[in-house]
Amino acid sequence: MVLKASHLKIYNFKINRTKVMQKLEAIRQQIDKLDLKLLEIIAKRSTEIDKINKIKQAERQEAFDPNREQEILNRLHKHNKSLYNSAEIGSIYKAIFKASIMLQHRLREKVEN
Ligand SMILES: O=C(O)C(=O)C[C@]1(C(=O)O)C=C[C@@H](O)C=C1
Repeated sequence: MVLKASHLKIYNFKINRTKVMQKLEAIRQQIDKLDLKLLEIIAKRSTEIDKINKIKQAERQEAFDPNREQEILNRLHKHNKSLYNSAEIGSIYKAIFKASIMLQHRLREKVEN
């Protein structure tokens, strides 16, 4: 078989694709590791939420505290060095606050029942 320029082109294309896919896989492995670290931090945060919830429940305070949320967001925006902008960090944290409020409500139900 005669090796033509077009064959070489296809060969190079396949090699480059494989390299790109390997890079993608390596980056995804990094993300998987970071996700496990994040999950650990989220778990630690949830035990602090549990502690705060017990105090607030005893004090008959609501789970939702908008002033505290704003205070946290302001500090995070000030320190944010990531590629995510303030709005994007805000949306991540709003999801965390929402989950924290759901958690507090669920923990309160358990105590009441
Ligand atoms: O600091 C509190 O009072 C909390 O309940 C914790 C927390 C949070 O996740 O940081 C959760 C819900 C509130 O709206 C504000 C903050």
